[in-house]
Amino acid sequence: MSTIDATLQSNQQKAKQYVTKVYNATEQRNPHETEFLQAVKEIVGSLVPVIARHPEYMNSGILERLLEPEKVITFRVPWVDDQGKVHVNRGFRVQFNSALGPYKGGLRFHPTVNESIVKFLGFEQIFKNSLTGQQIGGGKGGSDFDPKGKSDMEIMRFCQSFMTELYQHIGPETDVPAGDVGVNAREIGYLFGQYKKMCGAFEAGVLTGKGLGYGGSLARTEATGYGLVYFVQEMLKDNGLDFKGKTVIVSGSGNVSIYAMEKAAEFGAKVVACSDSDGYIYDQNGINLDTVKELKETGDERISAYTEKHPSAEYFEDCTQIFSIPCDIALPCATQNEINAETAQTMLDNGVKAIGEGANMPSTNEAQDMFLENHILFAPAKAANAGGVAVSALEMAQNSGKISWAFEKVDARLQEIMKDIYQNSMQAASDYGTPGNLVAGSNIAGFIKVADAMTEQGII
Ligand SMILES: NC(=O)C1=CN([C@@H]2O[C@H](COP(=O)(O)OP(=O)(O)OC[C@H]3O[C@@H](n4cnc5c(N)ncnc54)[C@H](O)[C@@H]3O)[C@@H](O)[C@H]2O)C=CC1
Ligand SMILES: O=C(O)CCC(=O)C(=O)O
Repeated sequence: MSTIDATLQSNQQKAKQYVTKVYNATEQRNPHETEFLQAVKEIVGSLVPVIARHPEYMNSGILERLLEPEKVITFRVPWVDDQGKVHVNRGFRVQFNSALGPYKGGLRFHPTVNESIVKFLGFEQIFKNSLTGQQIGGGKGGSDFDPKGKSDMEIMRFCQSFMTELYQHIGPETDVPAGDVGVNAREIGYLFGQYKKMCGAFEAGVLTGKGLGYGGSLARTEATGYGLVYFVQEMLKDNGLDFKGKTVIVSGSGNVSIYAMEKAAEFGAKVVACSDSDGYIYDQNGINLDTVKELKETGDERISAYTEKHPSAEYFEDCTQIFSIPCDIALPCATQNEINAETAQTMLDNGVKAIGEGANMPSTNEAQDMFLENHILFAPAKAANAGGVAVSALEMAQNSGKISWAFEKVDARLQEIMKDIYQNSMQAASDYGTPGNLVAGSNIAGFIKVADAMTEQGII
């Protein structure tokens, strides 16, 4: 073995030991944070070749610092329902990393929200935001409040109570929340109104995903779903394929799913199934998106109601089974860990060709490994769903210039950003010895920018 080879091997071993040591310490420190540990394991596992080539990251404790949020805020959110009954929920904001800019990331209102969920989302957000090429750090927040079945006034009172505490921790140059599951334009409106009241100032750039009349950006609503399809289109094109004539399945029926279905259909695909947390619908004629929008965007209805308008469609209880339908392209856009090893095996047996993750961490690490081992085209969440936050950053730019861009301008920028993320992730994968592996490539490309900025800013 040459001296160079021996040095490389020794660096690789040291890097592996370092990553394992840091992961074990994280596990010990956060033993019950299953989702956070899952996200950490996936990311740090792919950083070994980077650390081996850049031992300076090890020496300056980059990973140790990156894995500990800069600040975690937990607070009580009391509110009164329409019957006068008092409820108390828990609010969170994890300000994970500000090396690249103000903390940026959505708020999730869902009964499953806890510190582990918010930390996994905030951690992933650091790398995703870095990949967009914009000046945004990583953060995430939310509450275990369940908006399902609540009246408009209850939602408003909850949002006001939530912001009454949160306002002092955020700001256009500090931390800029947006929507996520259970938080869409209506909730952002109530949150913004309360922020304005608490601060006594109209600071449009404090939240993104706002209504168009008071500082929102055209195309933000569509951005995550459209961006996902733009990214997958790049991946397909690189492999001599495209959406045209393909059978597509999209889980969920919320913001991301709806606009992923819209763009996939526009690109000539036939989307045959979507779901909500109760069950899924299968329409062999292709999902009628106007009906889904009517049920989910305008109304507050269950996806099962789709079959009332389209009797030829079928409804099945158990949303997890949506991926048992054979398809060419699967776009999981509902929630974390919706695809486990068993589901992945079914998809492989059914001949799936490509997967694009619209939701955050929809595949377990085991499922992800199975897709990679079987050479399925796989677009991981932090790259493929970055279009939403990218357009949020464009919304911040418009707010700071007090201008509004045309839909076409934002959409064109979104397409460029998604192409760049694809190219940069492919390049990083190839530079670090895993050509074609977008999981490793996006982790590495996202990491290097953050690690370099942290290094230049000193040990803080
Ligand atoms: N809204 C955004 O801009 C972004 C969202 N994401 C991620 O995309 C995913 C979906 O978010 P949104 O569409 O914004 O939320 P949303 O609140 O608009 O919709 C969520 C949808 O998923 C359904 N759902 C929940 N649990 C489910 C389950 N177990 N199986 C099937 N359906 C289920 C709900 O019924 C609802 O239709 C989340 O993982 C979120 O973190 C990622 C990037 C940006
Ligand atoms: O637009 C944003 O700031 C948040 C988007 C988000 O939460 C996500 O990318 O998961």
